[in-house]
Amino acid sequence: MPKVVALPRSFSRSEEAKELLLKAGFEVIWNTEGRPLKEAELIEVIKGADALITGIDEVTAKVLEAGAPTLKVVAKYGVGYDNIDVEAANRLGIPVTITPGAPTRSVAELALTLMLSVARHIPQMNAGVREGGWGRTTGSELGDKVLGVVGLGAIGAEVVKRAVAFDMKVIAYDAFVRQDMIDKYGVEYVTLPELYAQSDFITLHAPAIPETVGMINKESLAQMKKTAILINTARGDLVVEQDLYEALSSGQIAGAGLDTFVQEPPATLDIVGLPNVVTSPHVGSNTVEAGYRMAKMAAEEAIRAVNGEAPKFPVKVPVNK
Ligand SMILES: NC(=O)C1=CN([C@@H]2O[C@H](COP(=O)(O)OP(=O)(O)OC[C@H]3O[C@@H](n4cnc5c(N)ncnc54)[C@H](O)[C@@H]3O)[C@@H](O)[C@H]2O)C=CC1
Ligand SMILES: O=C(O)CCC(=O)C(=O)O
Repeated sequence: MPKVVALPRSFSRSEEAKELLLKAGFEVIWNTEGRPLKEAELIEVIKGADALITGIDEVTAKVLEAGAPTLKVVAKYGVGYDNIDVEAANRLGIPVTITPGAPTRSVAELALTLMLSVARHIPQMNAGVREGGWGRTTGSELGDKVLGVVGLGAIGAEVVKRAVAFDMKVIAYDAFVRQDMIDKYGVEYVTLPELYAQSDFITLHAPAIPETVGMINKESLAQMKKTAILINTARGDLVVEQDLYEALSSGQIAGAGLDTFVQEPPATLDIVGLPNVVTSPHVGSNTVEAGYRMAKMAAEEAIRAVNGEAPKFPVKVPVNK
C-alpha cells in the first residue's frame, strides 16, 4: 500500500482530497502536531513514504535523503517552495510540485485586509473598545493613494484588481512586464527606487530568492515616504527585520502589515509589539476555499507520482537562499 505523509495544518479538512487519496489506495499519515515539522521530526516520518505533501515544513537535503529510497514526489501545498531544498531533490531525482493559482485569491484578500487594517487602525481600536474604551482614531483612505506592487505575478495581479476598485493608482516592479496589467488596470512599471519613493502602500509578492532576500533594508526603507505602509504577505526573508523595526519605531515609515516573518513564530516580539504594526501568523492561504484547492491539487500530484505519471506543476529551479 503506497504511503503519503500529509503535513499541512488544514489538509485533513479537505474531504475531496482525502477521498482521492483513500480511493487511490493510499495509507495517509497525518501531522498531529498542528504546526509545521522541523528537519529532525520529518526525517523520522518520511522513511518509507511514497509521497510527501508539505506546507511550510523544513524539507531539507537530509529529509530528502532519508526519504529517497521510496519517495516519488514532494508536493507543495501552496506556491512558495523556499522551504524545500529543490537542488537536493533534483540531485536525488525526486520531483517537486506546487499548486499554482490555488492560494492566489486568499492571499490577495489578506494583503488588502492588512492594508485597510493598518490604515484604519482596526485591531488597535477593536482592543480598546473591548476594554470599555471609545478611542476613535483618525485613519486614512486607500482611494487616490499610490500602491507599489513588488512582484506582479498571480497574487500581485489579484491585488491590483482589488486596489483599482478602491480607486488606487498602481505602480509595479517585476522583471516580466504584463501588458494586460497595463491595458486593463493602468499599471505603470517603474524601477525599485522609483517604487519606494512614490508609493503610499508597498505590497510584497515576490518569491524568496537570492535577488529578493533582504531587499527591504535600511537603504530601501530610507527611500520610502514617512507616511508609507509596508505589507508583507510574501516571505519574511524579504525583510531585514531589525531595519524594519528601527524604521517603524523612528517614524521613517508609518506602519506595516505582516503575515510572514524570518522565523515563525517570530524570534522576538519587537516588531509585532509596535503600535503601528498589524500582524497575522502566516495565514495568507489559510481559508477553507484555498485549502480545498491546494489539498486537491497536491493530492492529485501524489497520485500521479505513485502511478508513474509525469507531474503537472513541477518546479526545477531552487528558490532557497
Ligand atoms: N502568506 C502566505 O500564506 C502565502 C505567501 N505566498 C508567497 O507569495 C509569493 C508569490 O506567489 P505567486 O504570486 O503565486 O507567485 P508567481 O510566481 O505567480 O509570482 C511571483 C512574481 O514575482 C516576480 N519576481 C521574481 N523575482 C523578482 C524580483 N527579484 N523582484 C520583483 N519581482 C520578482 C516574478 O516574475 C513573478 O511575476 C510566493 O512565492 C510565496 O512566497 C504564497 C502563498 C501563500
Ligand atoms: O502551508 C501554508 O499554509 C503556507 C502556504 C504558503 O505560504 C505558500 O503557498 O507559499
